[in-house]
Amino acid sequence: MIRFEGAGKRYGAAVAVDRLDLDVPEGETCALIGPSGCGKSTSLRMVNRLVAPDEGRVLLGGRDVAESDPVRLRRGIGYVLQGVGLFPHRSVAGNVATVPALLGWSRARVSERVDAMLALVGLDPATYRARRPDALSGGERQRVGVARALAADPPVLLMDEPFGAVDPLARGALQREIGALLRSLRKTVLIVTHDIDEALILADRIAVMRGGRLVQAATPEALLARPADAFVAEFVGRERALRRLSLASAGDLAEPGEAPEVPEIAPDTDLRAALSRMLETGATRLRLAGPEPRVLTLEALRGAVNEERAAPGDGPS
Ligand SMILES: Nc1ncnc2c1ncn2[C@@H]1O[C@H](COP(=O)(O)OP(=O)(O)OP(=O)(O)O)[C@@H](O)[C@H]1O
Repeated sequence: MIRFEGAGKRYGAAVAVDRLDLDVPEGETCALIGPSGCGKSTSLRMVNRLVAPDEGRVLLGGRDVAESDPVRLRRGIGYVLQGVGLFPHRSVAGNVATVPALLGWSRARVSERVDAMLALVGLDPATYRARRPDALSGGERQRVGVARALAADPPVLLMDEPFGAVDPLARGALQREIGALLRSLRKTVLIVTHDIDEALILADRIAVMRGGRLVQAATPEALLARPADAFVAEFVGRERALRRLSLASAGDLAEPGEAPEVPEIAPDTDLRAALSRMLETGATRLRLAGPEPRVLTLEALRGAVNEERAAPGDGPS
């Protein structure tokens, strides 16, 4: 787990990060979000000691990072950067092999690991192993960046604007896929982004910062339902209702029932897409594909948007 305890950083008279208290429990993904210059990257860099806090401390697995050897510390942390930062003169395999090779793994073990990592991020090893980064699309480069960060199986991953260089059309699907992968691997992830939709897709918990301070840390659901103040409400956007719908699937909200005459959707369709389908077709009910007869109603969608029930994980940190 990652823990910020009153961690602060000043540059001259300017406060970049103001006594940040934040926990990222083991196996969870936390997104730091906020306007440009609010202290997101500075906070992230405190974790791997690229920045030393001048007050408070940052703990990793219960240990103050200031007491760890920086080289060993960084080898235990996967790092994914904006624009990926792949080594341009190394092949895809050479890039993914970086940390295992530094750790002195045998050639055979490294080679096996490279193939496994490429397959994990959805790239066929035989096709991609020998390619150079400049022969990849933005999305493929990003996948290689993730494969490289995961190669030595670090428990912690730091991601700084990881999808910034990916074409906006492909970005959502890639974010969903990588998010599911990180969840299945139970990595502890801290991700910096200024994109609320990215945070909603990837994070178990979102920490909104402003002027170096933490304004609110909450689950995506709680952040959209109950923003702490006008700044957070503005930041999460005016489309809050639609964003809340995009967090859940039709299967979560459907009720048993027969409706043979209405349009059919897959149970994993998100509720925002389901609403869109209702608006396009004029239907107020949709039938879910599958063996059980189930329907999703417009009424249920309304209820989901307006629901004010306290979500678990709400609170300041
Ligand atoms: N090395 C530095 N020297 C002086 N000031 C710095 C340094 N690094 C960051 N800052 C300042 O600290 C503040 C926080 O910067 P930081 O990079 O953490 O913000 P950010 O939220 O990540 O911004 P962005 O979204 O634009 O990347 C900014 O005002 C920035 O100018």
